[in-house]
Amino acid sequence: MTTLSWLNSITNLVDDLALELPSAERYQRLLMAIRRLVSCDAVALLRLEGDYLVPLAVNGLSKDTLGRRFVIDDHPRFKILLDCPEPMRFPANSPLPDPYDGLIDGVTSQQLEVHDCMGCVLFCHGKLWGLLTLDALERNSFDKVDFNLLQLIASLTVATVNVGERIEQLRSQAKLEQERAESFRLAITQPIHKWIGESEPFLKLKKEIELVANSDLTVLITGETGVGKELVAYGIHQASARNRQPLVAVNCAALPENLIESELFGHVKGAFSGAISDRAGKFEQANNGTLFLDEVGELPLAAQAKLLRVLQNGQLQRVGADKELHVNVRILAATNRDLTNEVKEGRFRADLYHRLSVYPMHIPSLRARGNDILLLAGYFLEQNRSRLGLRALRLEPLAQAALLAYSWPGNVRELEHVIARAALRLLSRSVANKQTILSLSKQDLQLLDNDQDKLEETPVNLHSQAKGKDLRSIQDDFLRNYISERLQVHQNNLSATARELGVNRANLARLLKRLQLRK
Ligand SMILES: Nc1ncnc2c1ncn2[C@@H]1O[C@H](COP(=O)(O)OP(=O)(O)OP(=O)(O)O)[C@@H](O)[C@H]1O
Repeated sequence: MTTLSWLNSITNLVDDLALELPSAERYQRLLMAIRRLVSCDAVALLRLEGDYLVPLAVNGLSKDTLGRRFVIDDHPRFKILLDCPEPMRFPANSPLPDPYDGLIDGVTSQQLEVHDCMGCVLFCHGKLWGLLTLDALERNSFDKVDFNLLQLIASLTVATVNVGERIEQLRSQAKLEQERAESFRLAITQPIHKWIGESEPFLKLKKEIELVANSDLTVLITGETGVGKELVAYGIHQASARNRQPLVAVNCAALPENLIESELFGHVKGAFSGAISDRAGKFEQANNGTLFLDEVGELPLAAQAKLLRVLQNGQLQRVGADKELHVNVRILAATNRDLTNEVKEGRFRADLYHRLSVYPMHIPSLRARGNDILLLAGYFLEQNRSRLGLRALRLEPLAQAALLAYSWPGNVRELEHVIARAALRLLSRSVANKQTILSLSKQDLQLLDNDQDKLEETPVNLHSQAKGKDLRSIQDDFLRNYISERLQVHQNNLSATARELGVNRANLARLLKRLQLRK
């Protein structure tokens, strides 16, 4: 590199410090500049959070790396770097596994292992903040790197982090002031921050949670099975002013019909055979806190009537008692049923439905969250890698594509299970060795309805599906399938999909609504 281009790169970096950029872009520009200064295959910026390292930005590493949480005790190289006050390089023959083995972007499976690796610890305001790591697949790549240059890069990284964090701090301060003015209390708590997902619908959901958390509104959380309804209920409670009070969860589907009333409202001694002492119900246990009624759509009609009475006036009676008790409980309820349909069919009381859905919150399905699928996959891969004591666990490119193309009827829970099963399957193969880099193939995932299967649908099958339907329904079925597939390919970007289909965005949005692909 000539001195002039070297100076140019450094000047660009310093210029960036003065710009007001979103943190993700700021860090990405920093990493790109570092790759221009030091020839390598991957750079990563990781922040220390307790006993693990969280990648804030990566360049040259697979996208799922951003969803990984590297437990320091599992990664001796990270441990050594964190303990070393100066930049350091690992010897080429170091037996220690590299945390990024198999994660370098765009390389063939024969050359997955990182061969040259260096890094430096970052201190912000005198406190250990995290790490900057540089990796190369070629041995001896860093032979000519001057450690003074690495020290300079570390200082510029710290300056970038300081500026980024300061700007974020000022931004959230401004937001706080604004929200205070609107008489909202900022309801951000740790757990919500730790949820994995960056897609637009997921970020929108997190915002909605922050907004609704500090009201005392009853929230009806809806969404397909496994989307994270329970997680959201916990998130709302955590972010609410009641978070020091109990959160009591009841799974309405698991309650035996004859015990529902006593479980929810409690009983007095002798109220029925088996009531050997006075017992408080879930409502009383949740007093001043939150009661989460999971699978509320499964409650039988008799129990719905009793629940409605308590929701109307906060007064309840233990089974067998004659005096009334008053409770102050915030209600969150969840269901994967379409309750409006349940009401229509007479299985759910309309008045209870209206009481529960004061604030309806719909959780988007996993297939509507685009690249979040890969981030979550990375998160679960790292969990499994650590649990199974593996050196490295990665996804082959075709496996990544298959994950993105799959429809995920069981959503996040299904993804969690698919990755856990695939990791076990791979490990149990006789060739698999814990110390090699294990790559999950598309076949390991054993997804049921991937795109290939859809493509293999024969016209005969399509004919038989169409039999007995009118022309309009057949057309709609076709459009629904085709447009969902194109939306998935464009990661739910409406404008890009509309462009490809040659219609305008508003017309496509209307069509999606008519086909019930969007609300
Ligand atoms: N964004 C996320 N980040 C990390 N883990 C998640 C996320 N969303 C969901 N999960 C995990 O996915 C699993 C399913 O979530 P959860 O139990 O909340 O779904 P649910 O909608 O309540 O399911 P069901 O309808 O079956 O009751 C849980 O293990 C949860 O921790």
